[in-house]
Amino acid sequence: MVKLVLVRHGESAANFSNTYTGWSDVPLTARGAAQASAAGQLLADTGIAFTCVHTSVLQRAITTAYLVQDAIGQNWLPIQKSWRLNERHYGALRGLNKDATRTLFGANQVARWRRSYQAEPPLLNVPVAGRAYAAFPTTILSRGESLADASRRLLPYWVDEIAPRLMRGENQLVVAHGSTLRALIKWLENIGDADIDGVEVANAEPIICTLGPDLSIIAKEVLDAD
Ligand SMILES: O=C(O)[C@@H](CO)OP(=O)(O)O
Repeated sequence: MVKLVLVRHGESAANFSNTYTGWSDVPLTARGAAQASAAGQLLADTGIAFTCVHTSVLQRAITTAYLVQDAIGQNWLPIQKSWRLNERHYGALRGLNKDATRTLFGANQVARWRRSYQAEPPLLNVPVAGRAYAAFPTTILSRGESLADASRRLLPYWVDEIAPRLMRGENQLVVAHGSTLRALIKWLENIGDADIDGVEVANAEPIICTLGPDLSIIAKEVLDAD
């Protein structure tokens, strides 16, 4: 049966400093790179052969994808990068320390910003800029997103690029971010809006989903180095 493997990037510099990241393009820490390689080693032991790797346009996910591909001995595979797989855009929160925002705005507000489905962060005045996004009109780029917003721009990529390959029986590897993977899991497992706050995705722990012919999840296993 066909396999979909989801991997969140290893520890990033922003994870280390406990700051909101979103579309900030921060690198992996040395620990994060080691975690990515270790995740790849675990995945190598499963012997799953992929036909394509999907990742975002953010370096923490791209570097993780390269390290995983190396470790599984499949770095010849095509790798597709799309902003649709980017982390949820944290708007004006990005760069702020999460503990400091708890002190400023209260734990409940921070919990809503971080884990509710509908809550939008405070928005930036203008969308993100930079060469990675130059091909896209500013009207479709974010100034800040709820998880629901992130899901709406992620799912077209699932429908166009990932699901058709899985339907052909081709195993797919997706290396992305905490929130976009939570949104994808919500979609695949039909989790209600109110229940998504309980779903967490850890850094660099491959989630192996075995899918049925209609792409429903038949089995799910998390590979944890510890
Ligand atoms: O800062 C972020 O972009 C995300 C993921 O690292 O954090 P949180 O878990 O707070 O949504």
